[in-house]
Formats: sequence, structure tokens, C-alpha cells
Amino acid sequence: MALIDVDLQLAVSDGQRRFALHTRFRSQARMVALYGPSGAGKSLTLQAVAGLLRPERGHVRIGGRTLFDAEAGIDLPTQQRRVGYLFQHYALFPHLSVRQNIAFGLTTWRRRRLDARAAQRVDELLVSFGLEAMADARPSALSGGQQQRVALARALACEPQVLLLDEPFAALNPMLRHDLRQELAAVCARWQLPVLMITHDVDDVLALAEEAVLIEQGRAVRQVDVARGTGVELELLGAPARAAEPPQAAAVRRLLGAAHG
Ligand SMILES: Nc1ncnc2c1ncn2[C@@H]1O[C@H](COP(=O)(O)OP(=O)(O)OP(=O)(O)O)[C@@H](O)[C@H]1O
Repeated sequence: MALIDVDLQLAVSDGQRRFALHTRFRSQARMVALYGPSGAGKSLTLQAVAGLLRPERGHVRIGGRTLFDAEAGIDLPTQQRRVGYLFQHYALFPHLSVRQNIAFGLTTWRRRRLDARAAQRVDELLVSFGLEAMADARPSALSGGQQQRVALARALACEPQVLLLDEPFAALNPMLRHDLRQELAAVCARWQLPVLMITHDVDDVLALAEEAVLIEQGRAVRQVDVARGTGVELELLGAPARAAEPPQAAAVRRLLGAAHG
């Protein structure tokens, strides 16, 4: 059984334009990158996995759990999907402290106080992300890297069974990216979660992902094994995998770079 098994069909429209999405891929890898040009449908895919968008057809299975299955009539609400979501630019609440940001998903509008177990979880996250000293600070007082850590801690607070990362490095300067890639890799290894990550940057793929799915014009077109530097055309699933020339990194760049001609 695949760790990540996604088959999504949906259409969105703003009244004038209609965008049809059909992304289908399966992976045994723990760290999968969704890569492709702007407007290709990467965020829509992630949103549908999280339950923020309802597909018309298809299914989402992660770690053996079915989150959505149109045919079987299964559509778990977002809160029950056990999904940790790291938004682009982190979407931290500026008026809340670091501690309150991390705790946010564990409270409700009616009940703002944490129970003892949830409070302990928040404390543990503050420690494991090295944020205790700034627990009462506002996000604006933190560096880009610290903000990313708060956002990751918040995504992990609900004890998710999958982590969805939307451009986790987009808000960072290139100097920080390198360090935070290492940090994110360590976090993912430590929490042993399947991760689906959107990126525009092939260096993110090379540094972090085991597999990358190339998304173009609303379709998952190619699945790339990063360690081997090989790819499979998804529209022709069942066809033999294409071998690419070494070195591995150059092959991955070429396979993914094909998105841009
Ligand atoms: N709610 C919506 N209503 C109408 N169209 C939408 C909606 N959300 C996204 N789209 C359109 O769907 C297409 C895919 O959007 P999506 O955000 O998934 O792209 P993306 O690959 O994540 O791009 P980027 O890398 O720039 O974030 C785009 O053309 C976008 O304009």
C-alpha cells in the first residue's frame, strides 16, 4: 500500500476562467515534492488533500487512512484529517505570541484555555524548536528562521499524520534557505511523518525530497526518483521507467527543468 495515494479531479472557476485539476500519483516515499510552474495546480492539490477543497472525483489516502473517497462517500472534515499545514509565508497571527500561535489549533473560539495535555504539548514544542526564550514574543520580533520554526511547531501541534508544506522557504533569503532546509529535514526525520511539499526551487527538491511530482497545467505528468535520477511519465503509468544519465543531481534538474522547456 502506498504511503501517499492521491487521485484528485476538480474544477475551480472565478466566474470568467475555469481551471481543471486532475492530479494522480502514488508514492512510498516519506518526503514528496510537488514541483512545477506558477499556476500549475500545486496549491489546489495541497488544499484538496487538507480538505479545504472538495474534489468531484477521486481519493486521498495517506498512511493507509482514507481521507477522501468520492465513490465510497468518504469526506473527512479538515479537523479529522490529522493534517499539519504550513502556509506560504507562514500566516502567523501577528497579535498573538509565539506560544499562542503554536497553541492556536488546539483551542476553539469558545474555549480559549488549553487543557493540561495540550498545554504540555505546546511546552514540548517550544523546547524542541528552541523557542522557549521567545515564547511570549510577537512574530514580528522573530527572524525569518524563527518564524518558520513557529509555523512548523504550530503545524505539528495537532499531532498530524501528514505534513503539508506550501513553499516552506519562499519567505526566506537564500542564505537562510540552506540552513533551514537542514533543519526541516531533521524535523521531518524526527517526527517520521509523510510530507508533501510544494516548491518552485529544484534545490529544495535535491536537498529534501525522495520523490518529486512534476505538475503542469493541472496534471501530474512525471514522477522523479531523486536518489536515482530516474523518472516515470505518469500519464503512461505502467510504461518502463526512463533511465537518466548520471550525475544524479544533473539528471533530476533536467527532468524537472523540462517544465520550463
Ligand atoms: N479559488 C479559485 N477560483 C478560481 N481559480 C482558482 C482558484 N484557486 C486557484 N485558481 C486558479 O487555479 C490555477 C492553479 O492555482 P494554484 O494556486 O494551484 O497554482 P500553483 O501551482 O500553486 O501556483 P503558484 O506556484 O503560483 O502558487 C491558477 O490558474 C489559479 O488562478
